[in-house]
Amino acid sequence: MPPRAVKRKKLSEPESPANDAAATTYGDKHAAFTAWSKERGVEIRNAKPAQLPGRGLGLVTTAKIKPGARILFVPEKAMFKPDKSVPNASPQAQLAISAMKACKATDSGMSTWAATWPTDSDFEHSMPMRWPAYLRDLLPPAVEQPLRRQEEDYAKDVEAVRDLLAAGGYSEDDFRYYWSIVNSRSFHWKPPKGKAGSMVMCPFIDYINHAPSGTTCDVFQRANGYEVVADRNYEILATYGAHSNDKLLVHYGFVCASDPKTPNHDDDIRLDHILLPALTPAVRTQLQDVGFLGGYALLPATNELCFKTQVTVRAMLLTCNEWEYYVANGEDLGEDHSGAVKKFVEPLLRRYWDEASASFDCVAQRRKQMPAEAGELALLETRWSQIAHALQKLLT
Ligand SMILES: C[S@@+](CC[C@H](N)C(=O)[O-])C[C@H]1O[C@@H](n2cnc3c(N)ncnc32)[C@H](O)[C@@H]1O
Repeated sequence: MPPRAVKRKKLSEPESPANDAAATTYGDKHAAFTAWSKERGVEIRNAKPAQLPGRGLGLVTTAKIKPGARILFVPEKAMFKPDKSVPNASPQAQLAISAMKACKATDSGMSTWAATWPTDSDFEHSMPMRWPAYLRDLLPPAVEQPLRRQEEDYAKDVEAVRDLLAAGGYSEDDFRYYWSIVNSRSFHWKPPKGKAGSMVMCPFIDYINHAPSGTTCDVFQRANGYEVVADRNYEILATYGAHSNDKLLVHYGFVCASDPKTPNHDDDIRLDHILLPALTPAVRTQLQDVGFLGGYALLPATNELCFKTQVTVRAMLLTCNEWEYYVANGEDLGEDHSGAVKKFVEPLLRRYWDEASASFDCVAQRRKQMPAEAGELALLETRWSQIAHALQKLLT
């Protein structure tokens, strides 16, 4: 039976420190923020925020937009920048502290913007770092490393700001909320003329949801601000980077759905936990020397093993000469060894497929039993299903 001791609230209950300030209705608060943004110089053309199933808020077009048309422009003067009052803290912690102070100060005007942000409860349900152990145990193995790094970064950030929080009467929960806001809605801004860059927040652009590289509109950093430009007629999406779904889950609390019509070239299915134990110590040393130890993946968009995996399995199978030729040229010397590579990885992939199918079944079962965790379990179900499908496709 899944543990039931921790009672968790449903998604989207309005209860964050920031959103308590929003006494307005849904439409009003977005209309108020749109007007607030325009007053600060943000240009908004034929776009508006909308509630989108499974994505929270997003930006949609209100008219046909021609390719090349400017949709948004956020000038530098409208950006929210850190006040750098904690010199030893990371850029993310500095921006989080500055946003927290500004949002808590009644006269800053930031509450109009903050009213449009997700709630702390949204983060509690979507971000694996906030999940209890019994849900984290269901995550794919590849999530472990980025999640651990994220937690280490957060722990360092809390330590760096601890005195400041105490002095200002802020709680660690307050800080964690704004740290999560900054984590999921900040940009890197590099001012022109060689001035130092910083992490900033950009009003209105932060409504835009992510989609894989090559499937979105373009975001340009201009000398005087950020510009969003259409490259076709569509719902407005930008890419947050060429991230795998494991990374998106850890850092943003969502995974991109699979769409056979537009394969996601950013995604990969990590294979380290099955491949590394199958390598001999000598091969591990050989790979370490050339920087090929770890980081193995199946690429679901092209249904192939990545180059690192090809190199690594060949290190187990080929002579030194043949292997070095493959590393240098990306093709086999003489005989094609792809069949032998496939034979080597097949039992490993089968074992991972068994694990993925069992995890999928377990998550699907729990989803029926644990309605309060429906959001988290739906994320896990999607990811395990993608892993199982990708493995199955390569195996058949
Ligand atoms: C910059 S915000 C975008 C606006 C956000 N949807 C909102 O409701 O305020 C980034 C967050 O949006 C959500 N998100 C972005 N792209 C998504 C996608 N393709 N699918 C599901 N959620 C997405 C994630 O929660 C992510 O952390």
